[in-house]
Amino acid sequence: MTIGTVLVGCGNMGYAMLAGWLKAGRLAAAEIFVVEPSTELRDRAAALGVATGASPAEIPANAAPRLVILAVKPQVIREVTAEYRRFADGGTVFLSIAAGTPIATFEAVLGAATPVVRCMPNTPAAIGMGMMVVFANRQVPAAELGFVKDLLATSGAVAEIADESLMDAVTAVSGSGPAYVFHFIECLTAAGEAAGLPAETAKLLAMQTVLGAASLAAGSSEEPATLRRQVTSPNGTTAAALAVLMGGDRLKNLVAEAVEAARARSVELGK
Ligand SMILES: NC(=O)C1=CN([C@@H]2O[C@H](COP(=O)(O)OP(=O)(O)OC[C@H]3O[C@@H](n4cnc5c(N)ncnc54)[C@H](O)[C@@H]3O)[C@@H](O)[C@H]2O)C=CC1
Ligand SMILES: O=C(O)[C@@H]1CCC=N1
Repeated sequence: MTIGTVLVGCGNMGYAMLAGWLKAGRLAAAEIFVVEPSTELRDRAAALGVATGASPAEIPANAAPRLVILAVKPQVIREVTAEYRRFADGGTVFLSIAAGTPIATFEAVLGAATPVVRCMPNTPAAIGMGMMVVFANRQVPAAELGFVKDLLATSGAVAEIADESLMDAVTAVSGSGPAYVFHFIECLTAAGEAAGLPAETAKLLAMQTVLGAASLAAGSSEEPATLRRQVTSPNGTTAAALAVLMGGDRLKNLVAEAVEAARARSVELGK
């Protein structure tokens, strides 16, 4: 077996990306080695047809992967990265998805000449609908960056940022963002139930409304504000609801506060 990709950590995000790549046929399962200490999560990955191991010691000694993907928690990423130093001199690109952790951390552990790409994905990557934002150090050859971006493109939209410090803001908007939307669905469902709808109906209405509105906005040349106005009849029901959400910039301020909390936490995780 020739190992082209090593995935380190196959939890929520690592698995979402792996599942998306295999589903899209972008990577061959036979070329992937997953390192995951949890037996349960290792079995889940193995069910996709990839080779797995509990530690890097189980990676075949002659392996020279093109890509090592680091998908462990920021709190342990430094120690975990050090276990993959043996690949750092062979042109392997290291791709980290850890929140907060700057490229300088990887350069310090692996050597300044190591090609490193940071990516901030999100979990809709599992169905090819992710938002994948990348920043690469200068050591990544153009062809390798192209390879990484093509791979990420099978997981969703890809954007590149020119200033690494913006990664904290990216994390706060699109990395954590799906959780905000899921919570909105929870809230809309609960409000529907409180208004008398059966639980399943409330959930269906909330879910389909978010899906439909997001799809309409994504496919439209109109601004979201224009689409909002098209729903809002003068003195009608939407106007009544929006007076609650928009009065005093209530929701705007709340979302801004939440995004700033996430951004500040991302900065903290990088220290
Ligand atoms: N969950 C999300 O929506 C997103 C997560 N991220 C980033 O992805 C990374 C992983 O996050 P999650 O998947 O949510 O966490 P998680 O806890 O679900 O996954 C981390 C996995 O790493 C494994 N692990 C721990 N030590 C290891 C080692 N020495 N070698 C190999 N694997 C090891 C754990 O068993 C676990 O399965 C984090 O750095 C996070 O900042 C980035 C964007 C979105
Ligand atoms: O909550 C976290 O720290 C990670 C990073 C972005 C989404 N999940």
